Amino acid sequence: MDLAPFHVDNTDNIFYVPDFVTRREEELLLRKITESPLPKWKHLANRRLQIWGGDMTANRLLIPQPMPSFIDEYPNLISRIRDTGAFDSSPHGAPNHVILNEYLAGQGIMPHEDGPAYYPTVATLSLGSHTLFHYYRYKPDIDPENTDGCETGRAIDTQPILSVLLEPRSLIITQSSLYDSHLHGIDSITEDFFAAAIPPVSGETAYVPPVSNAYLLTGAAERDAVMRGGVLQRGTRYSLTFRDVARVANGARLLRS
Ligand SMILES: O=C(O)CCC(=O)C(=O)O
Ligand SMILES: [Fe+2]
Repeated sequence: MDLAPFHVDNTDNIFYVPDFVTRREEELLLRKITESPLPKWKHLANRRLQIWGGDMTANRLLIPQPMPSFIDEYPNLISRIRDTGAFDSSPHGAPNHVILNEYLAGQGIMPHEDGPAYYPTVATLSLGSHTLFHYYRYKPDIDPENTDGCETGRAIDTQPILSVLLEPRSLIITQSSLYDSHLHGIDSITEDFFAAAIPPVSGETAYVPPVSNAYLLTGAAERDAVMRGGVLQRGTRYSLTFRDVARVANGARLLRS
């Protein structure tokens, strides 16, 4: 698959592929996900998630487990993502780990980095609802003499450097510097306002970031809202985040030890 037509302008390595899966495939995946037995879910304060492909030890070693059959078999998401070429240079040439996130309308994820356990590429499939996804940068160190700027304490610029609208069924691929030296997050809100539709706030104007992938959108409602100014109501969204964990435990050795 040639990713070039899906390159997001003014980024070094972000690709947005609308309609990566069909509506039928989306329905099948949503059915499989929502039929999952409750114990498979891990409950966090502001969303729940499932981890497929195995758990990771504290020292970033993947203890592999088989993927659910609907990931490995039809609709063959792993091989379809491998065919994009995004993982050609990764340790295993394909993703071996998936985190499935569920966000109800109004739920999001704080700006964060995915960390060094993974090869610096993530491919994210969105299902069920759109969302608005932001990339942030760290504030430049103002005082180079200041030595208490430990990794976790670094200040984040609250204004995103890039925002993309993720339509249901789309795949977004994030690589290089936006993966390994920036943060990403999703606001915990129920609706997204675009340009002309900003509700008047007395005395102040809400900041609405430009949507960098506007010209790649295919959904009529999404294109309309983003291009002309409008509002999109969020529904329940599932994100499947595909990554390649570099270090994988050798099963035979684990059994022996
Ligand atoms: O839901 C998303 O698109 C992002 C999820 C995410 O950043 C993560 O799982 O690390
Ligand atoms: Fe993340």
